[in-house]
Amino acid sequence: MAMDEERHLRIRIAARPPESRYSWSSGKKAFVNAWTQADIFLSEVRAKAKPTTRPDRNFGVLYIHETETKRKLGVFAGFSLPKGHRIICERPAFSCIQWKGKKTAKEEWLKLSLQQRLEMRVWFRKLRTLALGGTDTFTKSDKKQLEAFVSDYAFWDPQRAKAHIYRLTSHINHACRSCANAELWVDSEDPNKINVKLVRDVEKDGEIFIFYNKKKLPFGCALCPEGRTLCGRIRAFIDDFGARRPAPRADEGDSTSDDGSKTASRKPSLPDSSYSEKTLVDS
Ligand SMILES: C[S@@+](CC[C@H](N)C(=O)[O-])C[C@H]1O[C@@H](n2cnc3c(N)ncnc32)[C@H](O)[C@@H]1O
Repeated sequence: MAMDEERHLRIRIAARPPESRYSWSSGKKAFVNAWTQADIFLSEVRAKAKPTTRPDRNFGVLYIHETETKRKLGVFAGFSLPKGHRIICERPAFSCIQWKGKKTAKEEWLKLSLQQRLEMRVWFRKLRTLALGGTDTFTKSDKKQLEAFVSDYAFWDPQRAKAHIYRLTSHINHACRSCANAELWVDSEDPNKINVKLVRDVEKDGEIFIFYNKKKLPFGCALCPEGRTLCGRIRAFIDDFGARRPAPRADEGDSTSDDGSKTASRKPSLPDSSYSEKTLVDS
């Protein structure tokens, strides 16, 4: 059985995710346009370049898209997929050491070819403003930005020696252990190659979630109130409390009871609850 052959090693997200200073204020449309233009340019560059060794990551089945929530981008299923399906198998797009005493993100970034740096900027929104050029144009603030990006998007290898950024896996958002619909592992023989498998059925256009397995996260589960941080639970309680108070408005989904009186339909307390219904199909 594949499961027996492959030793499951838990991967910890290397990340304490600080919010980026950079926000993509011009919206989804601008993002999509920038993406398209850059992809056209990159496909021309790629056509001239040698083939890379990276196996592909299943962009035929998954896609990266706006979640329309605080989570920003996420990974979605392009088709209905069954539990047990391996959805990703990919090698790192970028690797570096990121310990308190030793951080090699800048060195590794400057070792990349111009084409690779360009690709990274296209794939990862948080790198869009990072300097492309050599050492002379790579400022202290670029270094800080790159290191913050690594903290936010990288996964440790099992020995915790290096932090790895994966083009697709690094875009997957967090849900608590019981809500996550996918899990990660690496093969002991090929520890840099990351695999992601579904642990629940996922509907077409459902978002993929993994459990980040990290003690201190500044956000909670995307799908349930139990997995939220204390702060998130307080906010959810206030939202819920607020949702009960306003007088019902006739044009806002009010329902009329048998005696003709109006009752406000209760707003969901979680802003993202539509995702939980859409993505988590009970297996
Ligand atoms: C590894 S990245 C995931 C991709 C990211 N959403 C993006 O837009 O590129 C981790 C970041 O996603 C966001 N994130 C992930 N899971 C989240 C959750 N359950 N709730 C809120 N934000 C989340 C946080 O900002 C976190 O720093």
